[in-house]
Amino acid sequence: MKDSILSARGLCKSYAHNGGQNHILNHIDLDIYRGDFTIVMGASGSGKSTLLYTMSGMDSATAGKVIYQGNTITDFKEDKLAKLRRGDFGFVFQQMHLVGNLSLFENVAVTGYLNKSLTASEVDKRANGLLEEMGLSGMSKRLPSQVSGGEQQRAAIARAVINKPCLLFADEPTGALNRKNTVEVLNLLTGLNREGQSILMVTHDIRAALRATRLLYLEDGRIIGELTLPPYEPEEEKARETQVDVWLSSMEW
Ligand SMILES: Nc1ncnc2c1ncn2[C@@H]1O[C@H](COP(=O)(O)OP(=O)(O)OP(=O)(O)O)[C@@H](O)[C@H]1O
Repeated sequence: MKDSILSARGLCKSYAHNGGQNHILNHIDLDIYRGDFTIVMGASGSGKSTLLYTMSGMDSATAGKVIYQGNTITDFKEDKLAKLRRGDFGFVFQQMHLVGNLSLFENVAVTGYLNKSLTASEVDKRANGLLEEMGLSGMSKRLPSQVSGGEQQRAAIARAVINKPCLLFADEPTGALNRKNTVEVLNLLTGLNREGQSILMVTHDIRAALRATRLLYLEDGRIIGELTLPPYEPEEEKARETQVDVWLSSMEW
């Protein structure tokens, strides 16, 4: 029996538009399970990012609820939501949003200091360990402007997991990267998932989608399809690509 860590029930998001309402998320019922690498695909404008931000408490819902560990977080006030996002959730975006005048190490460690669940020396140790895991230990003293986009994204991933989040949210984390850096970032995310990190990612990149253990397809703010896959193995990528391609075609992607 899979362990649901985050649930949406009747989740709706609308925006006022030309005197009416533009319905972006339409009564979504969804469970995100512990240990899964869940990836949401769908056409541009189908509501993928809106789903991610509404489920992570970064954006409000128009109706329905989001439940995390038995708590209806859509009822939380902003200060409680901020604490949840800082401690329990991690975030990776297309743009890395690293602090420009802090070194890579400082960018990662500051997020740990702010959460206060580890001592400063524990944070430092974990930050150094993560930077090493991300292949960045030799450049941890450099500023973001002194490393490549792929290296910045790897530091952003280290920052996102410094507080051992229950769930890592990723919005098109490879969208701004070249092919080589994309593969490196996907390998890191796959590795984190293999170590037990639950991930919810949105993308329209099929190379990224191949890393999923669970693929969801969003159309007009509704989940219309789902595909479960075994953990990614590089030597099986061709067969996996064919399987995902067939599935995406059936979704008319
Ligand atoms: N603040 C906003 N106000 C009004 N409409 C918005 C707002 N944010 C998003 N939208 C609209 O909601 C729809 C879904 O946007 P969203 O970014 O979730 O789509 P997406 O599937 O992630 O798209 P993409 O793949 O292009 O990033 C779009 O039509 C977008 O224009």
